[in-house]
Amino acid sequence: MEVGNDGVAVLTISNPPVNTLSVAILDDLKDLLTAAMRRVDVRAIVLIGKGGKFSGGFDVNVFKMAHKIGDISIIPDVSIDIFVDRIEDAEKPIVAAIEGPVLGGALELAMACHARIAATKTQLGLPELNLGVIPGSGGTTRLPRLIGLPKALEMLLLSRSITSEDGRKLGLVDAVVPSEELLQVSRQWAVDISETRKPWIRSLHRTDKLCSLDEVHDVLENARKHFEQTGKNMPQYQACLDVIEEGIIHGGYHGVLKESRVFKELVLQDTSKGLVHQFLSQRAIVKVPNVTDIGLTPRPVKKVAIVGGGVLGSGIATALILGNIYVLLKEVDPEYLHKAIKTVEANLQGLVSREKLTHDKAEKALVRLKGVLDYSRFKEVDMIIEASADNISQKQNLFADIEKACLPHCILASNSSTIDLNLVGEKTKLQDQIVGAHFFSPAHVTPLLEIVRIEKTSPQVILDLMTVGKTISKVPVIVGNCTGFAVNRAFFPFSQSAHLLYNQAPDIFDLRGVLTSARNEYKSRFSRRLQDLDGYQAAVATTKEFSLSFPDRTFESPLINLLIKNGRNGKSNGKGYYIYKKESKPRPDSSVLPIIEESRRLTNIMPDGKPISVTDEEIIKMVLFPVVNEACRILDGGIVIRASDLDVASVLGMRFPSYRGGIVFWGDTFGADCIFRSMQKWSEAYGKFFKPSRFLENRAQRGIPLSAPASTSLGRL
Ligand SMILES: C[C@H](O)CC(=O)SCCNC(=O)CCNC(=O)[C@H](O)C(C)(C)COP(=O)(O)OP(=O)(O)OC[C@H]1O[C@@H](n2cnc3c(N)ncnc32)[C@H](O)[C@@H]1OP(=O)(O)O
Repeated sequence: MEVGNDGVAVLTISNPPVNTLSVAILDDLKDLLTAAMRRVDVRAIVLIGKGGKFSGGFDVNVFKMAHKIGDISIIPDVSIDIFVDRIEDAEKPIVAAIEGPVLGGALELAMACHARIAATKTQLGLPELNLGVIPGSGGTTRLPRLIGLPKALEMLLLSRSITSEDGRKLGLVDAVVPSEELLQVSRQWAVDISETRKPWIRSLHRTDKLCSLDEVHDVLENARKHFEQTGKNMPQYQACLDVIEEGIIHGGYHGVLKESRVFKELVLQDTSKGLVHQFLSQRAIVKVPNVTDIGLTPRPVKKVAIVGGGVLGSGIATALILGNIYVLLKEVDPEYLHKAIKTVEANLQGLVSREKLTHDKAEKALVRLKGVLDYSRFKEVDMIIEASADNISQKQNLFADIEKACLPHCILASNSSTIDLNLVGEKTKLQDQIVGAHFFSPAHVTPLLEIVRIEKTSPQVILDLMTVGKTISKVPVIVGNCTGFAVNRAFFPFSQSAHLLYNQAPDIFDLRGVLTSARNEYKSRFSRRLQDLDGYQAAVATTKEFSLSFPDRTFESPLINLLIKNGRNGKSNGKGYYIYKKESKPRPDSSVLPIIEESRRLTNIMPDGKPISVTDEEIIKMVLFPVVNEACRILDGGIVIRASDLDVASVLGMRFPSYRGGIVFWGDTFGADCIFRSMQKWSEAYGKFFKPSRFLENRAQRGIPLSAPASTSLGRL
């Protein structure tokens, strides 16, 4: 705290890197506010954050700690004690001078002040619902009072931030000023309030922006209905709406009291545990030993060549040009090239029509794309991404060719999704330049980028690719080299066990119902619909790779080949498990049943020739515990640096629900012992596919979580 000659005490929040409101910071804030109120030479107060950042909100690590010890009391109770009693109801005016991130508890702190002065481009938001909780310090009550209910709902329920400029228009901030004037204008504003030249506003007492109670009711009901679907399994959405209603119907103070109570209840729920784990894991993932901690600087990657303009290649090209990177898209003939460029255009158009991109930005991005038919311009590029079909010899020859066409500094990346990268680069000289850049379809939308490192890949190349990933809004996860890498490998048993069940479950429609709800619950991309979308050829190719590498645990169902033989190629020809017709929803196709029967006859795996008896819950476990089992092998082999990296990868690459924390985190909610015993039981009843891995068995025997680090799991990376 510094007190100036103008009688303004400036309290600076300093807790790098983003000035989070830790327990210590909040204790200090309380003490300093009390001191400032007592001092006769202080007539007004300004709150500011050090280094151009007001604050990223409450310290999420405290949530993590509360989850670990199961004790909510470690989360400071500041909503009334500090935000109402010491700030809003203070006897001296308090102005928030805000800049940079002003998120969660930080925006709540600012809203409790009597005015908010913001620097340009300040980021204002209440993203608590993303963490499975609701704002806990007045956010649900003050925000609707400051900007009106509809806009407040948008910010709260969609965790959508706004800029200071929008905040000014909406009434969330009182003035927007250049950064260098922020402190001075805020001081003056505080003095002006103390001398009644500016209004002294307690936002909790305002009602002028609130609509009529009938309108409030309608707006909240609509939101409730909407989030019954989209917010399933996430109690924070309905809870947030209930608390907002309390604050409007029964008054601000009641709202704040209820909010604080509900916030605490939500913190200890599984949803919050999963989402907080994801938040922290996504931040940890960018720390790569021997890459990000050895003083390297990323080299600029301005132009990239992509070899292969299929769905993936075109998606990667779209992502790159949107990230301001120039692209040479190479195809084998004019017809394929034309098709590839049209796919990029369609990708951009899709983003425009979903209002994710402006028309202007789409046009500008397209200027950065150039189609080519040979390697003559490959000397211009800093990186090449090979995105051809998963065929080993084709990829080997391609790598040998492109190596000759580019400059020595050029990064040679392969988008191989299953094939061992050592094999891909076998005929290539620049071994340290070889790296895997595994994007997930649709590559311009799916946020994960697996960076596959072979033994010789240089740390510089890893860092460069990580930086490219960040530039194009991907989350890069570093993985070791093996068939399927981390994500596809972990999830390949999902479709395998689904096929095992198709071949021995009593009623395919019941089973499909359960698997559909499992898909909705666990949103795995290996759903039957998605197999339809990717086309069965891809499924056949990847199963072949997996069966070669992991013959002990591959179940080769004849079903896919039978489907292809019967003229069902998935969405590409309008017929798979589902029927696809233009402009109507895909619908299940009962004429697929005889084909499934034929498959059952061929596999003949029903014990004693009778369908097996499994409950719905067991079906879900039977498709997902094998995934956890494979995740254990990945951890055992050191394919990922941390167990939490696999959690992030499963959520961002496979759409495993983030509120379940990720595949390993989810496994730990059952415990190693429970999963081990189930797998052992099924392996005895249904065969070696379910055999528990060594790692799982070991964790079960020792009673330690799957996610606990082990010295053995750091070997390969
Ligand atoms: C009661 C209240 O209502 C409850 C709350 O306030 S809950 C908290 C609400 N706040 C949030 O959700 C904001 C979360 N943070 C963010 O969105 C972003 O970190 C940010 C916009 C602030 C900064 O983004 P960016 O500059 O890209 O940096 P980023 O890598 O994300 O974070 C930098 C570091 O700050 C940490 N951090 C950021 N916000 C944090 C928070 N609220 N708590 C703890 N750590 C946080 C990150 O973990 C990371 O740590 P590291 O250096 O050890 O890896």
